[in-house]
This record gives sequence, C-alpha cells and structure tokens, in this order.
Amino acid sequence: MLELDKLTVRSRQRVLVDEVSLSVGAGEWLALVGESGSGKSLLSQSIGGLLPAGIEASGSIRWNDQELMQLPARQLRQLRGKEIAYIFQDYQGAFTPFRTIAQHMNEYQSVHGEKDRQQRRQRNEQALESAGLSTKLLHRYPFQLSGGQLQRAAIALTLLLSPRLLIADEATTALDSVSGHRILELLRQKQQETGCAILFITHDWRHVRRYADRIAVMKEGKLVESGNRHRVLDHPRHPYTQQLIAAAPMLERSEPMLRSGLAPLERLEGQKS
Ligand SMILES: Nc1ncnc2c1ncn2[C@@H]1O[C@H](COP(=O)(O)OP(=O)(O)OP(=O)(O)O)[C@@H](O)[C@H]1O
Repeated sequence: MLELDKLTVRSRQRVLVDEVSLSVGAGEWLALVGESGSGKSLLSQSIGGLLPAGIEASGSIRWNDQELMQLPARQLRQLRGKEIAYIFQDYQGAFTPFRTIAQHMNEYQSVHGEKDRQQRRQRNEQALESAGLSTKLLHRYPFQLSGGQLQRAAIALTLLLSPRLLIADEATTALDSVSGHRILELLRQKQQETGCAILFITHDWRHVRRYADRIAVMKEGKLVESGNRHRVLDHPRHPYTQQLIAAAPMLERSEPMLRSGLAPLERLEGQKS
C-alpha cells in the first residue's frame, strides 16, 4: 500500500534520512522506533509532503499506484486527510482557539468535498461518539476540553474521512498513562473497524509490544532493522536493536514468555508431545 524506496531527506548541511526503504501493508500496524534525532519524524512528514522549509526529500514514495514525490501540491493536499491522515503529539495545534469542535469538523469535511450539512452533522456526531466523547462537546471550544478529551477530538477529526493510513507521531507522549492507553485502544478499535494501516512512531516499547504487527528501527537516519514483532523483539539482529530492547525495562524476559508475549517454540512443542 505504502512503499518507500531509498527515501533520502537532506538539509543544506547534511543527510538526515539516508536511503530508507520500507513498506506498510493494508491494515498493518507498523511501529517506527529509534533514538531521538534518528529521522523518524522527517520520514513520516515526507510521506504527506509536510517537510519543514529548507528540508528536501528524494527517492520514491509510492502510495498504491501513485508516486507521491511527483504529485502536484494540490492533489497531495487532497490525499492528506482523505487517504493519509496524521495525529501529532501537539494535538492542540489541530485546533484554533475561538472555533468550536463542530466548526473544525465541518470545515474539515467541506474542504474535502462534503457539502451536505445534514451528512456532515451526522458524521461529526458518529466520529465523536466512536472516540468515546459526548456529542455535547461539539459546541464547546478547544480550551473547554481536557488534554485527553482534546486528543480524542483530534483523533475523531482525523478519522472523519476514514483514511487508509494513519500516521501517529508520538501521539500519546503528552498524555498521562491512562489517557494514553485509551487513545491507543481507540486506534486499535478503529483499525479493526476500518482496516486502516497505522504508522506509529514511539519511544515506548510497551506500546510496541502490545500493538505492533511489525517493527522498524532507525539509527542516525538509517533503517537498521525491520521485521515482524516476534522476530524483532525476541531475536533482534542488529546490535543497536539489541541495545534498545535491553534498555527497555518493561521488556525484561518474564519466563516462560518471550518479550513479544509469545511462548517459546520449544515450550509449545513440548506441550504437543
Ligand atoms: N527543520 C530542520 N532543519 C534542520 N535539521 C532538522 C530539522 N528538523 C529536524 N532536523 C534534524 O533532523 C534529524 C532527524 O530529526 P527527526 O525529528 O526526524 O528525529 P526523530 O527521530 O523524530 O526524533 P524524536 O524521537 O526526538 O522526535 C535531527 O538531527 C534533527 O536535528
């Protein structure tokens, strides 16, 4: 569905993402991990054409049968939101202070072509409810919501148009652990309902272990390893991945389970005989 081929991101001074090739399949939850500054955010911003000024990308980003690198800005804007949507750590930035949640949601739909008011209202209500929020919040202003509610409202906004790919860049970092957990459960529920894929950038290995189907690891702009959760967590190949996992205390091996939460093969085989 999404295929990056030798994606390179540069500033004037240096290479920040170095020839990364990576794919995300339909309905897949891919966790992108790596130390601060390894290029995760820039990689994710390249996909939607959201790189900051002065930063340039080259290589290929294929989205189904389209080459996004060559897509005119207007078409890329249309695609963003409708097919590829972002959830950022700074969810407050998704809202302007003096407009209600409903106004934000209406505008988001109008920009993407939904002209029917009744239809928009219905979608707004459904989106808020499915994010676990009361429809009463529609008429409130962003500052009248708590941090957790506002992040949920930002997700409801993002999911209004049922995107095929959701890019979540440290979406729960600013929240307390209970609100963060609720948000991730909401994303999982949405993924199951709509079959959307999720590119999930995180530093939290507990979340990787709980939600990811596949894991990709970046170091200094390079992709050093990728594979399915079980393979990467239980049998990391690259020394950097081994170090990262060893430094994540909650992934201590609690016998007889593996880090991925699976039972070791030899144990399962022992049960069969
Ligand atoms: N606008 C910019 N101009 C110049 N360099 C930048 C810019 N934005 C990011 N960088 C540099 O690019 C590198 C990768 O940054 P990026 O934000 O992608 O890292 P990251 O892996 O997402 O880090 P974190 O986990 O802390 O969010 C870093 O060295 C950063 O300093």
